[in-house]
Amino acid sequence: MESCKFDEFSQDSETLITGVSSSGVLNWDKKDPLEIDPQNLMVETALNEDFKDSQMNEVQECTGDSMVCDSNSKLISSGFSKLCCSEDIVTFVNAGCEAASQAESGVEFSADAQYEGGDVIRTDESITDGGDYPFIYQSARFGNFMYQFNSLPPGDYFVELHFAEIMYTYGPKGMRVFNVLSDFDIFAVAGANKPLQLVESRVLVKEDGMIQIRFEGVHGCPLVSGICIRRAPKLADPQVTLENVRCQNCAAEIEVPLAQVKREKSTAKYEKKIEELSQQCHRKTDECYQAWMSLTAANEQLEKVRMELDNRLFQTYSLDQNLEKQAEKLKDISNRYEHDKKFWMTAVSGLEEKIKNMKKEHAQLAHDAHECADSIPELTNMLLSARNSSRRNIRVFCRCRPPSKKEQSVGYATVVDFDGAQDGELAILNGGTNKKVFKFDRVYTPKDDQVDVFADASPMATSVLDGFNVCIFAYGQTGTGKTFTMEGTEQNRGVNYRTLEKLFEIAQERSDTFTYDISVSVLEVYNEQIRDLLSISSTSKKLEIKQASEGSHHVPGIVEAKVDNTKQVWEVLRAGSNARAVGSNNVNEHSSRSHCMLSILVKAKNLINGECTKSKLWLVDLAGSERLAKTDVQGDRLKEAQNINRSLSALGDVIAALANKSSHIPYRNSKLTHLLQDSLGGDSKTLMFVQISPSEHDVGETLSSLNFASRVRGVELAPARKQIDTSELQKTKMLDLEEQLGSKAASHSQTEKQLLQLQERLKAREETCSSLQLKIKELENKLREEQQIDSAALQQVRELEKKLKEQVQESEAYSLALQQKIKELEQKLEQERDTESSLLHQKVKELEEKVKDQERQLEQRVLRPMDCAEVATAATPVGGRPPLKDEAMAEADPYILRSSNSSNRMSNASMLSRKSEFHAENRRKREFRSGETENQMPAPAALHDKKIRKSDPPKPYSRVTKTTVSRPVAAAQRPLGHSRVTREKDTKKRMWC
Ligand SMILES: Nc1ncnc2c1ncn2[C@@H]1O[C@H](COP(=O)(O)OP(=O)(O)OP(=O)(O)O)[C@@H](O)[C@H]1O
Repeated sequence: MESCKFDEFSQDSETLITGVSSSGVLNWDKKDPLEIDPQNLMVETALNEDFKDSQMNEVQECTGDSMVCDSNSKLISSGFSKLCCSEDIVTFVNAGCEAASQAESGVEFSADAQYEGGDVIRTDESITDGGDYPFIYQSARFGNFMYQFNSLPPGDYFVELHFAEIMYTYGPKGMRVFNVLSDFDIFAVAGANKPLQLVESRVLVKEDGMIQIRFEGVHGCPLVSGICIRRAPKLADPQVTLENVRCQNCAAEIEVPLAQVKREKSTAKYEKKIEELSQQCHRKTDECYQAWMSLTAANEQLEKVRMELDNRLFQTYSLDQNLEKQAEKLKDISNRYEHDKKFWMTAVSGLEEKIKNMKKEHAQLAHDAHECADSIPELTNMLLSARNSSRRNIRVFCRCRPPSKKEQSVGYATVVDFDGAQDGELAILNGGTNKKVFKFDRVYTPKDDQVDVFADASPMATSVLDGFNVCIFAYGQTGTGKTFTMEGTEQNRGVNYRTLEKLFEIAQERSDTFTYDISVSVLEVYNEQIRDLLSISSTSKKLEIKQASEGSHHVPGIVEAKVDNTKQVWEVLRAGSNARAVGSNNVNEHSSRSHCMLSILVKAKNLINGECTKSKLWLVDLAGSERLAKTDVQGDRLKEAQNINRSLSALGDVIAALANKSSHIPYRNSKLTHLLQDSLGGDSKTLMFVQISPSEHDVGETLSSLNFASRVRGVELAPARKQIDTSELQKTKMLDLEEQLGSKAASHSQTEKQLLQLQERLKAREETCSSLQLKIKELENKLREEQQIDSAALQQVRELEKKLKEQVQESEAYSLALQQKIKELEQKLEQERDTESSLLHQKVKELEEKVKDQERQLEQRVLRPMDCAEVATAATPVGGRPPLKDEAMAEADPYILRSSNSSNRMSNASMLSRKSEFHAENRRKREFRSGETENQMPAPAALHDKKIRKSDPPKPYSRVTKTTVSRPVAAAQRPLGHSRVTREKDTKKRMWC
């Protein structure tokens, strides 16, 4: 504890007292006594922490009464905020200045009270009251605590409290309120971090001389800088009108003031009304509680609906996303489809254009074909003319074999001159200079091989495939090489095999436009009998030549072996050759005496125009043509020779008839000519090989053969060789045209096929697209339905919200109206009470004085038992009035406080009792409902939590927050600020209280 002196003091200046002090004593001695104008009273204060530096901190204006101090008066300063000057005040001190205060205070300051969780009041000092004015001080911090002031003279006092600071913080340990003088809410009056001044709270000190000031629910660091207790001014004694009231116990009449009676009646009336209103309030509270519960349930339901809505929204969102993905896919597919469609449309249009062009070309080709077809008659005529000319044109090729070994060994001279062979001329030297020249279409020397021979014969194969009947035969003396030319050997194949080989070769080349069916028959004519060399039948059935309806000749029952390739041909030829040898001891002799005839039947079909042809090729190896005169033969040999000569003569006759253009051609004179009828003459082509021997020994036969051949050639040698070529050219041209047409037709059919495929693909794409469009529509419908369901749910929720809002508003309005009513009634009642109580108080005092006097008088008398009437009489003061009821009650209640602000005096004990019971009951209900103390209001976040907790019913008072009720969802999403909610709650609490 330190003391400081005032540096200066000047009443003229505004600053009356200056100095530096902290937890110390301020002395001033400038004036004695110091009269200070309260309007100018200023006190400088310094805080404890700043004392050492002697820094001036705050100057606070004093707004109290005037202050009178002597020169030795001390002013204590330690962060105190006010110096209050009044004639009734002794001093006013701050916390921590016990010594100085004690010295001047005569009031016993008890500190036996201890509140749970609070500080012990550090006032075990006993302060003697040195004057009329008690002086107390104390400082305290934290928790619940209580001041108790003892040894005060009974009477009315004003209590004045000053707080240097009210510190509090937000957060878990935050404090907001503490009670002073019962339920008074300091915080509500002062606000945060502001010095508090509680002035002129009236309090009644009774016989026990004690004032208790409770601080409850203090959280934080409030610093009580000073407490002033001073006597309250005496109230004027009002004029009292008395009225007799009968005692309910003893039926004695007691005189009581009329105002008091009226007041009691009025009080009773208002109490009843208050009771009713309280009950109504309770009912409304219960209703509100029920409404709150239903609101909570509705909130829960709302929450569920919201959750469901959220889920639905999430599902919708998921569906939306899926739909978007599907839509994107569909879009891609659609784009691709459009792209493909364009591509294919372009392709189709291109193809259509191509088809159009091709149709044009086709039409052109068809036109050309028609022209060709039209020209066919001309061509046919040309061919006919060519054929007509060919009827007279039988080609003759002459072939001379090499001299045999025998001839060479004997030394026969060669009689054949081949000097003109290149020109088809052949000369036979017939003794000396006699030389006979023959001219043929071709002359083959012994040096010419099979290939050379067939090179000239191969066009015949083409003619057969073109549909002409052809006959190739070899004529000549025995042993001149007929068989060699026609059959050949395995190593050196002859005309037969090579012609067939050529047939297949050409057929293969024409396979696109022609189909060929080739079959082979092998016959032998011996002694004017036909023998089927391919027949495997053992019985030799006699074969006859028949003429078919169309005019062609054939041998019924003959084997026609179908051949598809040269290998089969060779097998057939070998089979025929083998069969020819059967039954003959001398193969060579037999072959010389029979005609070996190979018949090849060709059935052709033109794939373009559908034309079918059936042609026949005869390859004939005739029997030897030697003259009978030369050989001296008899018997069968003679017969054989005669038959051979007859058949050869018949052949000569036919040729002669053909040469002479005879109307009758004697084909039927022999089997040979009969068989060859279709291919010899007429519209057929004939090629004759005349085989000769080079030897002088055979010169006669050679000349005979050559003469016969010359006759034949005389028929056949024609100048119209070019015409034959022309017809071939025309045919080739026509073939080319047909080939072109065929390829175009094939290309056309291919294009049409492609077009069909494209159309099918396009159709499939269109089907896919339409199915996808259907799917999109289905999904869109589904989404629309979902949205409709959601909107319906939302509408339901909104209606529910609206209903709840209306309910809450109604409840609030009704509660507010009730509260207003209660407040008005209470104010009215309090006003009346105040008026009456002051009067009564005065009267009671007077009565007490009188009672005392009477007691003193009575003590002097002899004591005797008194009945009730006497007591009443004795207690009656001068006017004979009995003691007032509220006096006794006031004495019974040591906690009666009076406040100058409210002028509230609780003189009626029953009233206080009922009120306290009412408050206690309310508190119990609140505690029961909320499970919390009134001062520990739930934080908004906690309130929000409670809203969604079913098992934790809300507090009836704190729940009436508009924000929570009217906007449950929004409140849940955006909790209010702590201070705002707290103040709202406080305001409402106060309203409810
Ligand atoms: N151009 C030739 N080159 C070589 N040898 C040949 C030629 N022509 C014939 N020969 C041979 O002469 C012989 C007689 O020939 P080949 O049998 O073919 O005569 P041919 O006229 O058929 O007799 P035949 O009337 O008796 O059947 C055979 O050995 C044959 O090989």
